[in-house]
Amino acid sequence: MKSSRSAKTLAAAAHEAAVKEVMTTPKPGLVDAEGRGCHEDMDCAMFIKSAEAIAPFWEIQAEAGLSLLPPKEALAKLREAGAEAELAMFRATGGINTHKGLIYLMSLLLYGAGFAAAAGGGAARAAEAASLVVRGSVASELASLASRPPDRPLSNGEKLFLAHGVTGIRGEAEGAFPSVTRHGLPVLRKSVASGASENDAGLAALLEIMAVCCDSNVIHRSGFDYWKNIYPPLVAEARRKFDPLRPDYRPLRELEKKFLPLRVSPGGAADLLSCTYFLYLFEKI
Ligand SMILES: CC(C)(COP(=O)(O)OP(=O)(O)OC[C@H]1O[C@@H](n2cnc3c(N)ncnc32)[C@H](O[C@H]2O[C@H](COP(=O)(O)OP(=O)(O)OP(=O)(O)O)[C@@H](O)[C@H]2O)[C@@H]1O)[C@@H](O)C(=O)NCCC(=O)NCCS
Ligand SMILES: Nc1ncnc2[nH]cnc12
Repeated sequence: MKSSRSAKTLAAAAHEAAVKEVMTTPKPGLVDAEGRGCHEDMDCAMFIKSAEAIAPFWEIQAEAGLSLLPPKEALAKLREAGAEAELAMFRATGGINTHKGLIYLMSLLLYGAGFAAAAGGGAARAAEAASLVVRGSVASELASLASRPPDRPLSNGEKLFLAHGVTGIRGEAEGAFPSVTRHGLPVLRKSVASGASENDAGLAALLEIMAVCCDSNVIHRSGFDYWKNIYPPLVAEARRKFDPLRPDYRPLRELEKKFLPLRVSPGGAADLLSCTYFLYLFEKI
């Protein structure tokens, strides 16, 4: 009997997760159904267009896992399809970076979900299998940064690693997505089970992720000291005040008002919310 967790169904779940993320509203500093947050160059329609442009590449990533390709052999295949997805994204957005981080994260998670579907297991198994693809390669990739030739400029995340040892998206993936499996996903599951709407459960999950993830977008936009000392108590206050079961969005709107002057955008947390939605859908397939 054909597994209901086929490459097609996994790819469809990845696309649905990316759309759910951008539609979750109101997200502080981020693009959503109401507005642009701290982004002058992106809006909801662009994110939807970008998600549709990268969707055709999800199936190949899932297939690599479903075929139980060993992690290190899978890396080259995932990288190739990921690079093509990135090109498709930039074509669709006119060169704006909407989902570069998500392409990396979701490619790994789709491999992991395919592997878990074939070998047996749920969200935790999928995240663990995903992390094995990049385990070890992150350290060597970051170690080579200091000797990077001048014609290949460092990215925001790479600069932050050299300056502060921040591992950002790479550390999250290599660590088996702890902000998702230990924080975002349990909050999403519990909130929905208690009767919250999926949108409001997603907002609660986002705040939980913002409180724990090492978001290189926040750091490169507002500075390491702000991210270390000012950002955490602001997020904690919104987390304390926002109840997905009795949704009053004022704490989220007040947080966005504090973010706007500094262009603070938790884009990394937004990507991890997409990953949270994906694993939530994966468990229900
Ligand atoms: C591994 C790569 C994806 C790393 O790429 P790169 O080094 O170029 O990027 P970084 O600067 O390291 O940031 C990566 C993006 O990842 C998101 N992110 C940040 N922190 C985290 C975290 N802790 N956990 C998860 N994800 C995180 C974030 O991406 C989102 O935000 C971007 C949009 O926001 P914006 O502020 O507009 O971003 P910019 O355009 O950079 O800023 P402005 O100029 O506008 O101010 C968007 O990308 C969202 O997705 C970070 O930006 C990559 O190098 C890689 O290896 N790719 C290979 C191809 C591939 O994907 N292969 C498949 C898997 S092997
Ligand atoms: N909704 C969003 N707004 C801004 N940056 C993002 N990166 C991923 N999702 C995003």
